[in-house]
Formats: sequence, C-alpha cells, structure tokens
Amino acid sequence: EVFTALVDMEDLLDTEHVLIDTMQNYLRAEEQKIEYLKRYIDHYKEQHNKALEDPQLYLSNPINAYTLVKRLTADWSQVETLINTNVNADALANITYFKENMKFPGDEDLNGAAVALMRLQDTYRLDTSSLARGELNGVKYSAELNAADCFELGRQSYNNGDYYHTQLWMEEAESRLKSERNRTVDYGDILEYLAFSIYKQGHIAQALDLTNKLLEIVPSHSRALGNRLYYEDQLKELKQKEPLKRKGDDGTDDIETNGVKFHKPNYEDPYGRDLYEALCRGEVSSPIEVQAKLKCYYLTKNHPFLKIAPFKVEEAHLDPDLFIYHNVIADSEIETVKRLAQPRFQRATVQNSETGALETAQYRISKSAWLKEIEHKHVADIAQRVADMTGLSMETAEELQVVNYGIGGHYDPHFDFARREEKNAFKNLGTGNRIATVLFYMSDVAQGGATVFPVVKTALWPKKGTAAFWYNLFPSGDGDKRTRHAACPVLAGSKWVSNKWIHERGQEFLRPCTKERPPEDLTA
Ligand SMILES: O=C(O)CCC(=O)C(=O)O
Ligand SMILES: [Fe+2]
Repeated sequence: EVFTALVDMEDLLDTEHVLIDTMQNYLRAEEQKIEYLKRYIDHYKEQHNKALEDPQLYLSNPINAYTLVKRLTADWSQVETLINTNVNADALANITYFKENMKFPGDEDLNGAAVALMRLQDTYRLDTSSLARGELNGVKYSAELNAADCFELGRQSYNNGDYYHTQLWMEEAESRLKSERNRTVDYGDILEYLAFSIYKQGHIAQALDLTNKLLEIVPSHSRALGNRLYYEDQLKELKQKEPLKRKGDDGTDDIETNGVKFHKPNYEDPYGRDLYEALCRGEVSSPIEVQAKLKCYYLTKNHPFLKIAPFKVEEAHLDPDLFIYHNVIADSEIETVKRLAQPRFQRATVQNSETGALETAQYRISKSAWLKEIEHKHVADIAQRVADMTGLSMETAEELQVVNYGIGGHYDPHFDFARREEKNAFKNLGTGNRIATVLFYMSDVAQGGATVFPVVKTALWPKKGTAAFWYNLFPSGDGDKRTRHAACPVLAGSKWVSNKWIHERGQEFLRPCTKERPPEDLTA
C-alpha cells in the first residue's frame, strides 16, 4: 500500500501524469474519428440533396450514376471501417500496461486514506463542513470536496462498520448536493445510507423519516419499502420496552440512550483516549509548578569537543526526565538518511505481545527502514552523537530506524521497552531491554504530529534538527510506565523521524544499576 508514507505518495503524481496523457491521446483519436465521419456525412448529404432536386436529370449524367454507386460501395466500406475502428483499444492496452508497471493505489489505499481522515477528524475535532471545504483548523489547504467525494467518504466508513462517520459524511454530501448545479451523486443513494447508519446508531424514528423521504422521491424503491416495514415493526416493539436507560451510575462515563452511547470526555485517566487526544491538540500540559522547575543548559561533558560546541539541552519534564537537544543533526545528515532509507521503506510493524511475531496494525501507521553505521559516514556520525548526548555506549544499540508518516500517520500510546509479561525478541539479542530512546526530528510538521507522554501530560512538537532523549527503564532495570508515549496523527505536512534505541548491556559502568526498586505502580 502507498498511503502509509507521504514520500511514496509522490510516485502517485507520476502515475496521474501518465494517465492524463493517455486520456488526452485517446480523446484526440476519438475526436479525429468523429471529424472524419462528419466529413463523409456532409459529402453524402450534399450529393443526395442535389440528386433529389431532379433525380432523373441527376442520374442521366453518367458521372453522377457512377459516384452514386461508388458512394454506396467503396466509400461506404470506408465509413464502415471508420465506425469499426477501435480507438479505445490502444488506450485500453496502454492503461493495462501502466497498471502493471506503475504504482497504482488500490481499494486498500482508498480505505486507508479514508480511515486516516476520520482519525484526523476525531483527534483534532475537525468539523465536517470545514474539512469538506479543505480547511484544517482554519487554514485552507486544498480544493473543496464535492457531494460525491463526501458520499464516498461516507460509503468507506459504512463499509468499515463506522456508522457515526457514515452519518456525518452523508449529511455533508446532502448539504453539498443542494448547492450543486450539476449534481455529482444521486440524492436517493445518500438518503439510503443515511437512514441505515442512523438506524444502526439506534435512532429508529429518524431512520423511518428518512426512508419515507426517500420513498417520496422513488416510490417503488424496493429496499426502502422493505426497510420501512422493518423500522415500523422495531418502533412498535421498542414502545413496549422502557424507553430510556441511563448508564454512568456504574462508574463509567458513558451515557446510554436506546443503545446509543454518548461519550463524556475524561482528561484525568492517563491511559485513556481523551487525554491522549487533548495532548495532541495542544490543549493539555503538565501543571505550572512542574513546568516552573524546568531549565535549559549547555551540556559539555561526555566528549572533549563539547567544551567548544556544547549541546543545547532543554528539559521538557523531570522525573521521569525528558530532554530536548537543539540542533543536533545537520540538514546534510538528514538528507543522507532520507535518501538511503526511502528505497527500502516497508510498512512499520509492531510486536504481537502474545506471540512475539511482527505484524502491521492500524495503531501504527508509517513506513520505516533501518540503516547501518557502515553504510555512510553520516549514519556513523549520528550514532557517535547519540553516545555523546547520552554518555551511553552504542555497542548494543539498534541500527538507526528511519520513519516517515503519511496522511494521518500515527503511533498509538506504547512503551519502547519490553514489559515483564511480554514475549520479546530482545531476549534473543542478549543485549537486555531498551534502556533509553533518542528520537531525532528530521522535518518540521505544519500541523499535528507531536510526540506525547500522557502520564506526565507532556507534548514534544517536532522541529527539524532537534532530538528527544529519555530513559525507558529505572536504574533497577524495571520499565518506567510513565514513559508511555505516542506519535499523534500528522494533520498537515510530512513527518520524518529517526530513532536510536539504546540497550542495557554495556551501560553497567555508565549508568550503574541499583538494587533499589521503584514503587510497583510505576513499573511494568
Ligand atoms: O514519531 C514519534 O513522534 C514517536 C515514535 C515512537 O514512539 C516510536 O517509533 O517508538
Ligand atoms: Fe516509541
């Protein structure tokens, strides 16, 4: 699939270019064919009308007698040949060839791109109409969506069983359709999807109203007729039951009405979705007393060279410590890393915590590749810099991972270390767990794409050339649950990062371990 990384999408523009050319050539050939046929018919008509003025006189002329026969034999066979010429055969052959030889998105891509849009809509609370106008948080980026585009987004959501977004997008399609002079989609189709998605969310009376509206337009619509009876029956049944049921007294925050859940956001649960999304929107931060203790400083230890060119370090959180290093990767290094990684990009995988197998998942959408130090001086320099930044040994560190996130690309909250109960691949490496993470930001991101730490309510915003650094483990070797973090969906722009995962072995003297165990509720 191509939608998972923005760089791969660039190839699609080449594909589109070729398709436009093909279409244009085809159209030109069709037009020429029509042009020839028109010329023949003009000629036929002219001669025919002349003959009709005085048929006998016309035919008494041997030339005319001859041309009449010719028109109906030789000329006519040329007309037939022309009519039979398949100008589209060439075009079709071309298209088949391109489909095999160029990068073409498939249904999976269309679905992935639609799901990504829905994720953005939810995370960033984008209102459907603004999105349809091509606006993201008040910034206009693109052309508008027409009714058919909105309808397709609704249809994709419907196929995914996501009736909430089906309703939003079908309603948008309906409102857009009203102002379209050349209607791009059938109103009846919209109503049908709308009615069913509303029914699926538990609003039977409303679904019935919409179905009746559809039947006013298409009285013989057989599915609608069937649905009307069904909805009427359901309503009768429901009337006999208790109409309202309130949940929420049992400790959950969801209120239920006729089987439909209304969600009341909870920004206090560090493992909940609401806090994560609020952090992505930049609406939540750590308490002001916590922020007041944060400092910026120059780091000069770890390497003699740092006395001359120290690292600029900014504390983003203390205990657990999260550091930002400014200007630690050069543009030229970034270019090298991107250039080497891109041809090797694979859809990023995650480890199944039960089986230990690597697999793709909806909760991590990006493309990634791994680079070895021997491949390029710049890759080796970056590893050395990580050693200088952290004071840790790179002996057992993983290769440099390079990542690009596409439309709505993200990585849901996770730990970088392997938890106690996890079957993990690190065991076989014999290098211990991932003691620390260094994450380089290799691009600015226009909107979205923060790295967020819900437990400590901290968001790091990507800035090209900076890097984040934190320890995943306590000195005891226990995983620090407070380091749980996520990559928020990219709303606009392209996000490139690379990371170096540093392992335990080799750090015994650099970060001595302690026997003292942290409290049980902070470890995993
Ligand atoms: O891209 C980011 O901001 C974070 C990525 C991350 O957490 C990871 O790759 O483990
Ligand atoms: Fe991570």
